[in-house]
Amino acid sequence: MTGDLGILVINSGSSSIKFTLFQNAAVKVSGQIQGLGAEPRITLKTTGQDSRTERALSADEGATHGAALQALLPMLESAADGMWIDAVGHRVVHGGTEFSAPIRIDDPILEQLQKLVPLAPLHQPHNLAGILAARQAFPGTVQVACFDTAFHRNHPWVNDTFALPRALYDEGVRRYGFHGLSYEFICEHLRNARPRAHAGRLVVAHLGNGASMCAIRDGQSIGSTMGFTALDGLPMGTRCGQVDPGVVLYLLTTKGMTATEVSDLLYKESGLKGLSGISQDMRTLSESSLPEAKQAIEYFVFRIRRELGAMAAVLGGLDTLVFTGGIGENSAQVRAQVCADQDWIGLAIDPERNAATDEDISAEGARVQTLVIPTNEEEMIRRHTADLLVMA
Ligand SMILES: Nc1ncnc2c1ncn2[C@@H]1O[C@H](COP(=O)(O)OP(=O)(O)O)[C@@H](O)[C@H]1O
Ligand SMILES: CC(=O)OP(=O)(O)O
Ligand SMILES: [Mg+2]
Repeated sequence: MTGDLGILVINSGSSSIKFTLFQNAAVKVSGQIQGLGAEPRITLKTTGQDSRTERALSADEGATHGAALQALLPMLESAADGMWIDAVGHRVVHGGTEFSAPIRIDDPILEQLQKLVPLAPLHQPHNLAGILAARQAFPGTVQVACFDTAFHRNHPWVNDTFALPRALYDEGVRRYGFHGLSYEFICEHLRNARPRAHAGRLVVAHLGNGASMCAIRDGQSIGSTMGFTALDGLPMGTRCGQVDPGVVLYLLTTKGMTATEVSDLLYKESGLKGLSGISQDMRTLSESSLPEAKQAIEYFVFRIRRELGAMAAVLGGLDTLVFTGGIGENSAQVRAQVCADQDWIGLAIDPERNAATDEDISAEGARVQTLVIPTNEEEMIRRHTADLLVMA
């Protein structure tokens, strides 16, 4: 029943908008608008056709997410000739304490989501801009929000809190965790394809431009490296990952930086970009021979290894490690560095399987199974949106 639906999924990020049009649960049209704010460009592909359509946007068309979506519409309409849209499903990064499941969007909900903008400044404004643009483009069509935080809402209290005065917890200063749609997709894949891995002690490393890791048991989040915001944990393309909060105080007081300057530094100028001084892009860093590029990758790998050990301790051991996200799926080099000399926990990968990016890259006889599974946040949003439509 959920198959007979036309669903447009919009994943609206800081500098890009990814979109997928599903008909009867199959991808029919997909693409992205990249380079928003710089050199905006739409790429669109229709399933079954070899060619892709590409178009550069003018500065005006690419000035905002809303304008870019308006520019996409005619292209989408001509590619989707004869197709239909019952609902638009959106990725919304922060759902706060309020939203622990996908929800149909109306004005009061939009208002509540707006209040969470300071908790996800790199994502939430763009997620909401995508919703507003879709409402304008498809008036009367059901809009659904699917949250990155929802997967973690039932994680244990010790992982939900900081050691701050309790009143702050009560007002929502908690460890939310993100990338939940990706973790959920991986769990569903494992439940169907590898039920033993799904039931065991599992760590998923979602390594993309944003990066986090999640300890999972029976499809439930036990703990995530990300916290109140999507800044904590692993270093990312431009985000710092874990830092001593004393550093923030130093920047504010001794250096006299404003809150906006500190925010920009932590969200936009740190991570791989800040450490290397070269690029936020792992591919560029991997191809560089400069020592700063090497060190940035070294630090990225070091933090992943530390978190892996910590998560194994929390889970009481490790049965399965999954790599996913742009870096996890594509960088054999990072996977090899993370998995080097991990005999202590029974983790070892096969160099040839790793180089070939097999789904199972474990070495023969390794006690821990190491997998590479492409994530699919858009498909997860489609499933949630379809479920909500059918329940309505
Ligand atoms: N072949 C590759 N080798 C190394 N890194 C790669 C490769 N392909 C993609 N990446 C990296 O993946 C990251 C983007 O991940 P992705 O999950 O697509 O990001 P986003 O969070 O924006 O969806 C970039 O750092 C990019 O360099
Ligand atoms: C939450 C987050 O970091 O998302 P992304 O990977 O899209 O930046
Ligand atoms: Mg991502």
